[in-house]
Amino acid sequence: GDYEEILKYYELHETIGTGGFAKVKLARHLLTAEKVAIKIMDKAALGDDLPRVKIEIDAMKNLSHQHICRLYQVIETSKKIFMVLEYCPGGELFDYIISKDRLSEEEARVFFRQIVSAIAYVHGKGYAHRDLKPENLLIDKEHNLKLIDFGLCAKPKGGLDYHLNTCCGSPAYAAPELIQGKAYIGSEADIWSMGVLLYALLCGFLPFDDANVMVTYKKIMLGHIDEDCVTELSVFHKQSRESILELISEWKYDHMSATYFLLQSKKARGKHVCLRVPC
Ligand SMILES: COc1cccc(Nc2ncc(-c3ccc(C(=O)NCC(=O)Nc4ccccc4)cc3)c(OCC3CCNCC3)n2)c1
Repeated sequence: GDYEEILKYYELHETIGTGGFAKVKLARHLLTAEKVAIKIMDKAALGDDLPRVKIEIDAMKNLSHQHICRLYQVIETSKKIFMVLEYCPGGELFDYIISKDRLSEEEARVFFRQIVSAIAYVHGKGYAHRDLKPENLLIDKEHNLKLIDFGLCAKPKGGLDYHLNTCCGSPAYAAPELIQGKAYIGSEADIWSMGVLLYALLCGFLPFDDANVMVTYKKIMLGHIDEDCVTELSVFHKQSRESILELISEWKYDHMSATYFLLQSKKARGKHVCLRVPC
């Protein structure tokens, strides 16, 4: 069977994660008694994604960094691919943030430096991660972070275009150009995701999030628009917030743009956000 060879070297235990085409089992290396994580992929289920797995395995062989999960062994049988990987006893950063509500600035700084270090290394090697989120950052036995790329999630059932669906879990970390389905620079999208990650570390919740995916997209696209300034402009011009938002988002550098920018700088200086009508 397919498990014959892996069972020569490892004792398989419970499943610690599933992600569409891949499942991850906790295992123990027989010779050293060390715990490992074994990612098991079914070649048939992978279908035309199989080449992506080969690319990932080659990438893993090329990535050796203190904050990236180590690949130890690859076993390929007729039906399966097994990746023997470093096991992180601390679990996901996601669960850790939830358990602590939010992290202190000290702890967030240490973790964020490790994430930046891992991503700088990955970019330096010419790769982009493209699915940065706390579920893909694990905590090792020294309480340091290890980056993983669990991203082999199932292709969207709805047949939606990949970009629109950003099928891998929540789009909350996706950069505006990525959710617009534009051609994007992977490394630049990663930088955006790191910004969202830093926010999540420090606040314990996400900057752009909603139960409705399309509302999340809207929030990401509006990210930098200041709500108070929009309110003031909509009252002043006696127009709906939506129409003011449209006008501002066109960035025409007309009088509307100027008024918006000047309101924003008034607010930034702690002054009351109002226009020359009785406040
Ligand atoms: C509940 O979770 C718990 C609870 C308690 C302990 C653990 N420990 C624990 N350790 C290790 C793993 C693991 C390591 C590597 C890979 C991998 O896919 N490497 C490939 C890889 O990293 N490519 C790559 C990296 C960088 C750049 C490019 C490519 C996959 C899994 C794990 O998984 C569980 C999943 C569950 C779903 N979310 C994601 C993690 N879990 C996990």
